[in-house]
This record gives sequence, C-alpha cells and structure tokens, in this order.
Amino acid sequence: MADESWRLPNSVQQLAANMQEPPSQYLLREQELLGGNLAGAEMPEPVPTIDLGLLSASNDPEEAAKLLSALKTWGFFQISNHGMEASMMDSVMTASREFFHLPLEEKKKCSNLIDGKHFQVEGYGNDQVRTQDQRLDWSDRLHLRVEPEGGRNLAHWPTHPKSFRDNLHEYALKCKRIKSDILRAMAKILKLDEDCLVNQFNSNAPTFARFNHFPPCPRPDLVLGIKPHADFPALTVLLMDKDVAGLQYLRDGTWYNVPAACDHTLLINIGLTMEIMTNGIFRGPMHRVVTNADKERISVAMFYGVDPEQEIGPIAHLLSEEQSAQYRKMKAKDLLVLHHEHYAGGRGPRIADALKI
Ligand SMILES: O=C(O)CCC(=O)C(=O)O
Ligand SMILES: [Fe+2]
Repeated sequence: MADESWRLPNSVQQLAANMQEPPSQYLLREQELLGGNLAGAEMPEPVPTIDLGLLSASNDPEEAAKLLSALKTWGFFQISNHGMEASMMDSVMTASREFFHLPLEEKKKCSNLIDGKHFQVEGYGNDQVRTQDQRLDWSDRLHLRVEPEGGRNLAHWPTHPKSFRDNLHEYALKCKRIKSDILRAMAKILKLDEDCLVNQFNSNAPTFARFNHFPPCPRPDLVLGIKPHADFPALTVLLMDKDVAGLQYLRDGTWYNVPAACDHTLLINIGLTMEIMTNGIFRGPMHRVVTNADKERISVAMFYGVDPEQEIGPIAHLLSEEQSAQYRKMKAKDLLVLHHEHYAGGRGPRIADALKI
C-alpha cells in the first residue's frame, strides 16, 4: 500500500519542542514569498475601533460612519464597550493556554483523527492535509461546534482544565449577543431592516470556536502560523493574545501587522458569506498569521455561519436595476467545499473573485 503518512501531520508543539529546522512541508517556497518577506508593514492608522455600546444604544452617527469606513477599507475592526467582562476574556485565554500546555496524550483525547487517521472537522489537531505538497501551518488547534447548542459534541470538549467547558459556554452566550449587535448595526448602515442580517441565521446556523496555538518557530522568516485565507462564515469574533502579535491583513497588495490586543477589545472581520450576502459592498479580507521565534501565541476565533442547507446569495433589497447580483447563488455547504479546496491548495488570492458572475 502507498505510504500515506504525509496525511498525518505532527503536533507543531512537539516539533517546536525540538527547536530544529522545521520540516520542509512547513517552509514557504520562493514563489509563495512573492519576493516579499513575512515581516509585514505597520498600519498607516490605528486599527479602527468602534464603541459597540454607543453604536447599539443610540445609533451614534459618528460610530456608524466609522463602522462603514472600516468595513469598506479594511474589512475588519476592533470593538470596545462590547459588554463582555475583561475577566471573562482573560478566563477564556487562560483556559485555552492551560489546555494547550497539557501533555499531548491528554489533548489527544479530543483528537480530530478518528482511529488516529481519518480527519474530521471537530477536535484537537491540525488542518486536513489534502495533498503531499501542501504547505502546513505552524499551529495546533482545537475546533469545536458551539451552536446550535443541541449539536455540541461534548466528546471533543476538554475536561481539563475544569473551567474550560463552562467558560466556553458563557463566552459563547456573550459573543452571540455581540454578533447580533454588530449585524444590526451593519444592516442599518446598509439601509436594510434592522433584523435583516440577524434573520439570515436560522436555528441550524452553526457557530464554531477555533482555539489556535502558535508555538515559537525557529524560522519565522519562512514559516506561517496560518496561511493566507479569507474566513468562510459571515462573521468572525476574535479574541487575541494580549502580549504577542502575529495577525496580518492584506490591503492593496501589502500585508499589515495588527498589534496585540492589550485593551480587552475584540477583533471582528467579515467572511465570504457576508461578502456574498452584501453583494460585495463589504469584502471578506485576506489575512494570515506569522510566527514568532521566542514566544508562543494564542487566539480564539468564534465563526458565525449560516445553515449549510441555506442558499447564499446577495440580499434582494440590495439589488436594483443599477446594482445587479455580482455573485452566483450557492448552498452554503457546497460553497464550503470549494472554499476548503481553494485555500488548502494555496491558491489565491481570493475565492470570492472566482464566484463572481
Ligand atoms: O490568530 C489569529 O489572529 C487569526 C486566526 C485566524 O485567522 C483563523 O482562525 O481563521
Ligand atoms: Fe481567519
């Protein structure tokens, strides 16, 4: 039988513990560096920060204008005054760190490999390796379905640290409210009914939590923590490491560094699903994560998608004779397959452009 061991990536944490040259599957090739380096540029302005409390309570025109401008230029922004206690954010970070610091055998109890070899979306491990020449990410992750609540598969939910499950449950409740506040604010600036975007999410709409762990990497000049991608779901709520930066967004051909989030803000970006629903008025930004030679980094992303059986297409109220539909309609689950094939193959730059009519 053919040797298929390349399909089963190593734990990056274990590779990092050896601190040797990363295996060749992790090293970017000359053409992938595109003549540039991974250092990234400083953003020409501070990360746009929206006071979500003010925006939601009073529809403050200044905050609404900031949101519109952030979505049109960057596709991401930070939110302050979002109603989530700083202590809760710290607890989620601490529980994540404690989980990733457990012995490998303990984490493997939540493995994303069935019988040690068949990949499944949920659980602890690495992204699926689809081809032998795929560049691998210098990160381990834990991926969990959080909503609908009835769809949780607790077999993948860590029991250590003890606080993990309760923390995630509480955190998800708060994030859900934040997500709805943002969707309402976005609907208003698009001059849609206030609940038009919220209503795109029915009771089967999935929310996934993705805990990312980026161990120190001996070759930050040649290895990425997460390769360039745009998020698939409609909206991402990201809790970032307070001390270590690493996230970069692409704008007009330049990769910009997002500073570490030291002030209990949350970072929001929109994804492909939202880009299509808004007919491209807002675009899901390409981003990637670089590695750090000395320090580990942790991030926790909450991904808000629509029902896989739902057809995604531009919202009818945004279309007119002058504004025709720019994207083909497709079921969310079919689009997801295309999305994974596209980014795993390292193809770029944006799958959204390939979906244009
Ligand atoms: O670690 C980060 O800051 C971003 C993670 C990310 O892009 C993702 O999980 O899709
Ligand atoms: Fe992402």
